[in-house]
Amino acid sequence: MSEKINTYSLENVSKVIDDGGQRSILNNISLNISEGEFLGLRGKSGAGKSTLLNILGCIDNISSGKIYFEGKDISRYTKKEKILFIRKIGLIFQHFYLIEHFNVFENIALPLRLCGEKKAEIEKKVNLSLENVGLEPDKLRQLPKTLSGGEKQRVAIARAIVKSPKVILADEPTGSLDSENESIILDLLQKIHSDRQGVTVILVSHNPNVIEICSKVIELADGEIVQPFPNFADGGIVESIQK
Ligand SMILES: Nc1ncnc2c1ncn2[C@@H]1O[C@H](COP(=O)(O)OP(=O)(O)OP(=O)(O)O)[C@@H](O)[C@H]1O
Repeated sequence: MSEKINTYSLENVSKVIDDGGQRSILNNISLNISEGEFLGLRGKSGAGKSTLLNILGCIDNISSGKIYFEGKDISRYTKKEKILFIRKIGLIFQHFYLIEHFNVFENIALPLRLCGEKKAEIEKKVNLSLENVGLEPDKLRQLPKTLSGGEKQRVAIARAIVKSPKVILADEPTGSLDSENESIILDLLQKIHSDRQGVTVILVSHNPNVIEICSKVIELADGEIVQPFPNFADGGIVESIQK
């Protein structure tokens, strides 16, 4: 039987920044993230959650250690491999990061256009993504400034899933929303995870209500993984919360 390859495998990942002096913001992080996992990263403000998520998305780089994606060391990627990797990742942020002068259709279509997809294919996928996040087609020609916060985040999620990514990285996806929209977005993330077989979701939040939807949780404190519960899986690194 062939051994299952982890989506991510981190070995002693550290990040040091220079903000007037050398400061370690991630310290010897080692963990495995399996395909299809719904992983939460929690911890207080400044714990290093966003830094770790950005590293997983190749938005930020590491000072030392190794990161393997589907078994391959990402520091050894060729330019072409890096582009292919980026296509497998869908990003969702607290502040949506929609392009304000693009309408909803253009925002969702952007990742596909960057991949050089054909017009008819783009049209089909954008419509499907919009439907998947529960927005009506009449929203497609609207600019982001005419949408509510919850609708903006749904558009951002539609943009994140339009390429059928293998990994979704969500950084405080409900951090700018009221409790009603928070619950809509959390339901949506759960639905995306259960409908899309094999998709790995990694969600960062300091909010316990948000983290509750994850099936595994890692807590970070001062750039290190802390182990808040007595029973550990994965060599003592990853805490599994049985729901
Ligand atoms: N580029 C940078 N330059 C200077 N300091 C940075 C940089 N990136 C992160 N930091 C610092 O690293 C630490 C971890 O930041 P990070 O944003 O990862 O934490 P976090 O757990 O996501 O916090 P929050 O919940 O407030 O977003 C903080 O002290 C932050 O100020």
